[in-house]
Amino acid sequence: MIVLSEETYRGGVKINEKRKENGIRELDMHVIELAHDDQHSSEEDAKLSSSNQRMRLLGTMLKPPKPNSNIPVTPYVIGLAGGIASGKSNITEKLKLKGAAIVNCDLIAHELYKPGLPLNRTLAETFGNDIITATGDIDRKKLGEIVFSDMEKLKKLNQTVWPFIIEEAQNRIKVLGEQGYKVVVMEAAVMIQAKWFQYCHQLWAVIVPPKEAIRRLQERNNLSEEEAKKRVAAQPTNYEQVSQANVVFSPYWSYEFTQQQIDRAWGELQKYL
Ligand SMILES: CC(C)(COP(=O)(O)OP(=O)(O)OC[C@H]1O[C@@H](n2cnc3c(N)ncnc32)[C@H](O)[C@@H]1O)[C@@H](O)C(=O)NCCC(=O)NCCS
Ligand SMILES: Nc1ncnc2c1ncn2[C@@H]1O[C@H](COP(=O)(O)OP(=O)(O)OP(=O)(O)O)[C@@H](O)[C@H]1O
Repeated sequence: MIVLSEETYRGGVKINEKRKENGIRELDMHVIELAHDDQHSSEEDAKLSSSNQRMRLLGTMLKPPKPNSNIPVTPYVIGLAGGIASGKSNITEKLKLKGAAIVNCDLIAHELYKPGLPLNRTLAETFGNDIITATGDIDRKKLGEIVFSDMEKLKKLNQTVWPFIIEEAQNRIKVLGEQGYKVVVMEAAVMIQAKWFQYCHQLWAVIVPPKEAIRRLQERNNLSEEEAKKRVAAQPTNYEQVSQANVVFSPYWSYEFTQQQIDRAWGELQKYL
């Protein structure tokens, strides 16, 4: 006898077809109905499934935070990590509506690259004057092509730029605290690699399957599949992100479902403020 679920029934039929072809006796098939999940949402499977259980953990406290003596008690700093095109910006926008202040480390880097600032000169000396545009700005598209094609060059860029970014981020967090913000979200794609979570009270991570990140990146940045793959490969894996995080979001489904994850996380956060 072979025991099957409704979903594997067709596989059972195929097995019996092969057995018949090979002159072996067909197996009796016993089919078990799928247990129905009465509470499933429109995003989830109608059957009782481990995927549904995992989806319900999104936005919940997976790992309670430990006190962090590296930073002041206030403001409460949340590090928002997540790979390229995972949906961090959309999540920070939603957290802003909840009352959080945002420090965006991508934008800090862009500001530190402006003409006349020390990093502008240092990067031109390191990567060549070709990365400087007619207006004196850093041509980030060109620099991106260089560093995402050569891990050694990316490492060099990171070593040069990261100390400036984190110093500026911490200054901004301090000022926002003085302005009365209770919660500051520090959004940084490189949070895990740079270990900037040591400057946060909690780490929240945003993940989508790598294939989806590649698709979104091609669409949003008009990149070839090969270029998008290189950029996704330069990110920590989802496993690395999840194993470090206190809370995990996945903006893989509808914007409403992402909102539900944020509502849950924001609700639980109130206990720690
Ligand atoms: C490589 C650069 C020139 C590309 O500029 P561009 O304007 O095209 O992209 P932008 O800065 O908006 O970043 C977009 C995304 O690229 C990914 N990314 C950026 N820097 C890195 C990096 N060092 N390692 C891995 N991924 C990165 C992130 O997912 C980021 O959100 C620029 O990202 C850069 O200078 N990076 C080094 C500084 C850095 O680490 N910045 C990120 C701080 S969070
Ligand atoms: N819940 C969602 N459902 C569908 N698409 C989404 C969702 N959230 C974000 N996206 C799409 O994914 C793309 C990437 O989102 P976003 O720009 O917020 O990512 P990011 O993590 O901030 O990217 P980067 O690290 O490159 O700055 C966007 O083009 C957006 O349209």
